[in-house]
Amino acid sequence: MQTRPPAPVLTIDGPSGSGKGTISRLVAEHLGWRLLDSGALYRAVGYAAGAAGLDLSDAEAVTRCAESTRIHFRAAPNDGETRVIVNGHDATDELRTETAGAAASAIASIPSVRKALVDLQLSFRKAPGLVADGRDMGTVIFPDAPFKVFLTASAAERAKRRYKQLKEKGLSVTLASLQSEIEARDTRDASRAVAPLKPAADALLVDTTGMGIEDVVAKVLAVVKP
Ligand SMILES: Nc1ncnc2c1ncn2[C@@H]1O[C@H](COP(=O)(O)OP(=O)(O)OP(=O)(O)O)[C@@H](O)[C@H]1O
Ligand SMILES: Nc1ccn([C@H]2C[C@H](O)[C@@H](COP(=O)(O)O)O2)c(=O)n1
Repeated sequence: MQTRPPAPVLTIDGPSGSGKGTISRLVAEHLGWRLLDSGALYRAVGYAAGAAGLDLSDAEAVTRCAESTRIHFRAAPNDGETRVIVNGHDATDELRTETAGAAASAIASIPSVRKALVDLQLSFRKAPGLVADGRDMGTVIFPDAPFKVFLTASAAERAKRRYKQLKEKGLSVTLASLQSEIEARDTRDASRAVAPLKPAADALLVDTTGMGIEDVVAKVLAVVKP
């Protein structure tokens, strides 16, 4: 019996604030493909672990939490931000903070937590295709992906973007603290032993510093449809 080829995957990896989430969503919309925001999974586990009062360095407890946390994505009306439902609670706004990002980064360095999330990430790979956003999409989760991109931008540029993003949500943040939080998270994500943040050898590197969103989208789309 002829087996169907696996659905195509475009992986978009990169550090915090490089624009992965925004670019992935716009490219997935353009292609009509599914979208995996793998960072949201780690943020959801970090959030659930915090809500349960767990010590985020307690690998066993946090792994059990990763195995039992129920995470659902729900399209928002009028094309708004996809809602992330964690154990039945819409946690979307809490998950977008740098505090949630730091918690996610902390638990993401635990190998058994990463293992607990692999099957869920692989399950997103369905026809007609998948755009997968994260840190290790092109290196670990979808190494056979035919299309791979690694987005970067200077830490200052990424802090500026995150500052504008969070201010628009009405959060009180300072540019200086955001930049140091982003740099600390980058260091942890890139220096951990398991699935470190790094471009896949066959990924197209795109430095988005000074590039508009539309230009980045066009460059990434050209990888899939030259
Ligand atoms: N090329 C760009 N120029 C200016 N702003 C951008 C660009 N790309 C993304 N942004 C904006 O920067 C902010 C952060 O982008 P986004 O959340 O997509 O980054 P990210 O890499 O997914 O971050 P994280 O990994 O922390 O979730 C958003 O408000 C987004 O609209
Ligand atoms: N594939 C992934 C995605 C995310 N993480 C960790 C490391 C990040 O700092 C944190 C939050 O991710 P974001 O929402 O900012 O993309 O989660 C990871 O280790 N692997």
